[in-house]
Amino acid sequence: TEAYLYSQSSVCDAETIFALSSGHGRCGVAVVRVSGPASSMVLRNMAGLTQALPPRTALLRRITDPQSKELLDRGLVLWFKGPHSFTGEDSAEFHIHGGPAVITAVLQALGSLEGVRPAEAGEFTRRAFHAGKLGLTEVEGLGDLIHAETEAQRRQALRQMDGELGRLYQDWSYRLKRCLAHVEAFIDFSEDELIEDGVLNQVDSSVCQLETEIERHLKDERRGERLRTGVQVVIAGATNAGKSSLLNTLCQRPAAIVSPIAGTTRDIVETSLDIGGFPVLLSDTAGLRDSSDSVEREGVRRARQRVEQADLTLVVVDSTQLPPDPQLVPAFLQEHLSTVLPSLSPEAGMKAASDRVLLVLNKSDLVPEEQRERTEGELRESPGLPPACFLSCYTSTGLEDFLTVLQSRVKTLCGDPLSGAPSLTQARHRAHLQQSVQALNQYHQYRDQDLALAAEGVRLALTHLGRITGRVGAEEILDIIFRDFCIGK
Ligand SMILES: Nc1nc2c(ncn2[C@@H]2O[C@H](COP(=O)(O)OP(=O)(O)OP(=O)(O)O)[C@@H](O)[C@H]2O)c(=O)[nH]1
Ligand SMILES: [K+]
Ligand SMILES: [Mg+2]
Repeated sequence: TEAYLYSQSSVCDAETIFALSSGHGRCGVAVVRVSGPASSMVLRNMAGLTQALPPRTALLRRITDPQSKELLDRGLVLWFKGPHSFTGEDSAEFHIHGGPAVITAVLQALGSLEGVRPAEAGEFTRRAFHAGKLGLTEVEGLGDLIHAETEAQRRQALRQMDGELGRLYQDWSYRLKRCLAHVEAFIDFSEDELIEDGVLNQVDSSVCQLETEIERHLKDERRGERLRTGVQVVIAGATNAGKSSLLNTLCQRPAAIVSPIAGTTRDIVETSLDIGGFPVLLSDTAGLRDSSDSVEREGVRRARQRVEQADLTLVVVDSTQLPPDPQLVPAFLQEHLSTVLPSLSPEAGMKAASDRVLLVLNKSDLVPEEQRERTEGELRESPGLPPACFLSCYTSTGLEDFLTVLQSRVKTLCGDPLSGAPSLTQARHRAHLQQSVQALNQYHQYRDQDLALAAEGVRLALTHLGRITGRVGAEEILDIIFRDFCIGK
């Protein structure tokens, strides 16, 4: 009964919807989707299909205008009898030629049919949700899959769309429901001594076990969310260190202006990158120095702010400025970090700094090879510092090694989307899970004083879990989710 409370109200939508489901612009084949009770009428009127159709079979048909009978295109037609369709309703697909005029003609013809109208963004998926074909986390996974730009994002989204995350939350809900039933039974029957004493102890241990599991899931350092939205990597450092050159080298195009004038970059320049299958949002920032120029000062303020929010900061250092004596380099770099970016200095938290920072010793082409090698040796032996890589943005020497270090760092920040339990991917889920854990605290708090209040805690925890999977109060969330969906999905 509790399954998809909203299903009943909207599933009997009498309207039939249609939309272009493939991308816009000229293409070989375009797919137009139709869903709703009039789908078979559409096929009769536009593809001349009168007999009972074999479902899920592609038929090559003349596609005609239902009124004038003019030939619009020749294409493949598919029929899906509900409930065995994506939306759960009777549905049809037209695979037509992808020219703009063909698409327009077919869409216009569809719109001229009675009871058939263009779909809104995400409306097909919304119907699938209402028909119980997908839970909310699966819908979100589907949305992520459509937006996935890198391999790792695709893997994570696919896992979620396949229902792994939904099943995890559902399992927790199921166990909480049993706890609740036991507590309620205890309240109702314990006075008549019709229930064993051990019941509440069992509930205690189940609740504790659940809390542990939910907390472990929450303690993921935001890896899944980061993979979903991209790792924030910021390039920072003194003026003229070669920050903009590094951005351009990494994105392989002249995205930021490079010049020998100190203070060239003021605004933040952003690009997105695919680093070994993981999404990175890379920002170049203004060189850090005191300036009398108010515009530059604002640039520096923004740079520092960006560093505070970053998952990872690439601190670029002009390696011609390093002390010629390699032994002095580690101390110099420590000092440098604490002056340019005090919040990232090892003193501010050794562990934090080495996890959140990579040092890029740029312009290595200007440093004699022998000096560079000895410096590298010194740096290997100073564990207090974040990892440091020599690099030349001019010659690309050292780029491969640097990319390897960067990639492994990004990978750690995102986690492996295929291993272990499915990741927490959205702040929305996190908020409800945290509230769930809080509600379970209420259970412990009142367990010995007022069982009714304790039970209320369990009920509240259940409600929060239900909001994640869409079993409770889905409507408002659906509006937010589908705002990001494209038409035709
Ligand atoms: N020799 C050499 N010069 C470099 C290298 N990378 C950058 N440069 C030069 O260093 C100067 C500064 O480079 P930018 O990339 O503008 O430096 P920036 O850190 O962005 O400077 P601001 O934006 O002003 O803070 C330019 O003249 C670059 O051509 C390098 O690897 N080797
Ligand atoms: K510059
Ligand atoms: Mg710059």
